[in-house]
Amino acid sequence: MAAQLALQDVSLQFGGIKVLREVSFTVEPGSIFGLVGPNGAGKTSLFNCISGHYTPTSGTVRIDGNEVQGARPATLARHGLARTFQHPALQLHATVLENVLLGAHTRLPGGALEWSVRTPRTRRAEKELRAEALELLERNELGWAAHLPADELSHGLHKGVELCRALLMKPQLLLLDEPAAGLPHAEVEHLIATVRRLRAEDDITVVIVEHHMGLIAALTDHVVVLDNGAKLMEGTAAEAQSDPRVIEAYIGKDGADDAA
Ligand SMILES: Nc1ncnc2c1ncn2[C@@H]1O[C@H](COP(=O)(O)OP(=O)(O)OP(=O)(O)O)[C@@H](O)[C@H]1O
Repeated sequence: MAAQLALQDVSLQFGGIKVLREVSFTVEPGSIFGLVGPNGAGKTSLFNCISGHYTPTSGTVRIDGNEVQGARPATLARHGLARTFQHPALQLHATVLENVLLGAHTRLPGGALEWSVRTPRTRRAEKELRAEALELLERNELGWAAHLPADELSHGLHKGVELCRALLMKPQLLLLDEPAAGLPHAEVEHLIATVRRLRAEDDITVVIVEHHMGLIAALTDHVVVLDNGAKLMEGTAAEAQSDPRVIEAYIGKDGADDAA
């Protein structure tokens, strides 16, 4: 079986700045995989290369064995990829349900014309997707907020709405960018349970960028540590936490931040 996700020598450069340097790793189907490293290491840039928001300068990205580097996010959705962002980009004046339904655009049958005249097929699809979106909100304890404008919800709940939007795409591979950032402890525990359920019940492979090492240790089977755009090491979260190279990368960065 092909790896769910395989990166080979992925590099990214903006002008003269090397943001990623020949990063390679594979993510096995059904695993929960962590991508960690100090601020500015290149984690979000790497996510952007996988999700089609950036095109790598060189190297290959494969999903389920198919080369996809440079493909657009909508094409990648058809390969089973969905993602969340460090800062959820919701339509704040639309309702929570409408925001979740935005995740369904890749699953809609027919073209623009068929939707503009609202055929029986599009009406049926719309009804089914609304029901699915409401069920996802219920499962994520957000059913009560479905008809509220998104701007009435807290930052933590925005992250939950964004997760539901990604799940409505029915992904096999889900990228979560700092899902715990800004969440209080109780919500982090809830997030850990949610991600475990995604794997156990929905068979979704999850890749997480996160600074919260408690979450990484609790959830992941395997981590890659990035530093200065390059892979520093890979192994279990426990191996990463005790690796002198990783400790030095974090302390060096914190020391520089403290001095700034
Ligand atoms: N579009 C861009 N143009 C120029 N430089 C960029 C661009 N995107 C990212 N970078 C640079 O790439 C480097 C890595 O940034 P990135 O956000 O990927 O790091 P990160 O590991 O996700 O950091 P953090 O943990 O703080 O979110 C930074 O130096 C950043 O300034």
